[in-house]
Amino acid sequence: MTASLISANDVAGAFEALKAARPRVHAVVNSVAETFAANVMLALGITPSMTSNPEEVADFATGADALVVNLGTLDAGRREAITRLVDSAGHRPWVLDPTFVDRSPLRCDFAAGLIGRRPTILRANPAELAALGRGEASLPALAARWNTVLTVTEAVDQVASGERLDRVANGHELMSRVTASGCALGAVMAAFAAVDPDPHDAAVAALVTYGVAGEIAGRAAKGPGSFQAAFLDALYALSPDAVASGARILEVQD
Ligand SMILES: Nc1ncnc2c1ncn2[C@@H]1O[C@H](COP(=O)(O)OP(=O)(O)O)[C@@H](O)[C@H]1O
Ligand SMILES: Cc1ncsc1CCOP(=O)(O)O
Ligand SMILES: [Mg+2]
Repeated sequence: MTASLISANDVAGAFEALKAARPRVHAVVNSVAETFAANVMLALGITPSMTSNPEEVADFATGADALVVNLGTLDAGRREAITRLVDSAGHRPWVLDPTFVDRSPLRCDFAAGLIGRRPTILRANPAELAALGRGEASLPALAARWNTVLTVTEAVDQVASGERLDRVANGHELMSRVTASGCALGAVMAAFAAVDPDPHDAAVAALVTYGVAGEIAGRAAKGPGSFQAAFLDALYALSPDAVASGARILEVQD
């Protein structure tokens, strides 16, 4: 395993590229997260589309730069929409968020099938990863098995792919007290993957950007309600300098 190949300045560069490109992201996400994820994207200058109509998602994919699928409220329509969206991904990066696979074997099996379709980035929390990993706890081993950029989020986030393993310490504990923080992060990762040809770097840049905004919001907030508003404001006002100076990418030992 090598040390981090991405610097705070690289992350700020990716952030500038994101702001300049204003990518389009089509997201089939759970019904809880749709509004928050769209607002997070808009705050960053990303153009969101959120329809989950199976008959339309292929056309929306064609007009998008990146895609995200989230299993949080996996009704029959979303299941079909997700399948068709992934069928239509082509060269576009796509992010899989296997929300709550730890709660439902049916959902876990569906997610396993999607992992077989090789998501560009797989973002999960530790409980979801444990369910998907079926006993394998090593992040690099799972990233290699699934041939993806594997991201696990909690207080300190981890990104594994190939020979690389990065840890990102940015973030604020109030992020875990606002629903859909993880789902919206998946959409931000997709947007970074649209502008950065290296999906590992894109995942790290998304985590740093999101986490730095979370820290700024956390300093202003009184609790989850004001945090949500302050977080959108912080994403909107974020500068490349703030990203570069706030980045906390930890060195990983071999
Ligand atoms: N205790 C914490 N301290 C700092 N950041 C956190 C904490 N918990 C979650 N986050 C951040 O919140 C974001 C969403 O992650 P997480 O809450 O793990 O996802 P999910 O909602 O899918 O469980 C990530 O950017 C993560 O770094
Ligand atoms: C509460 C809830 N129930 C189904 S999806 C969902 C949102 C989960 O969002 P996140 O994984 O980002 O916390
Ligand atoms: Mg989640």
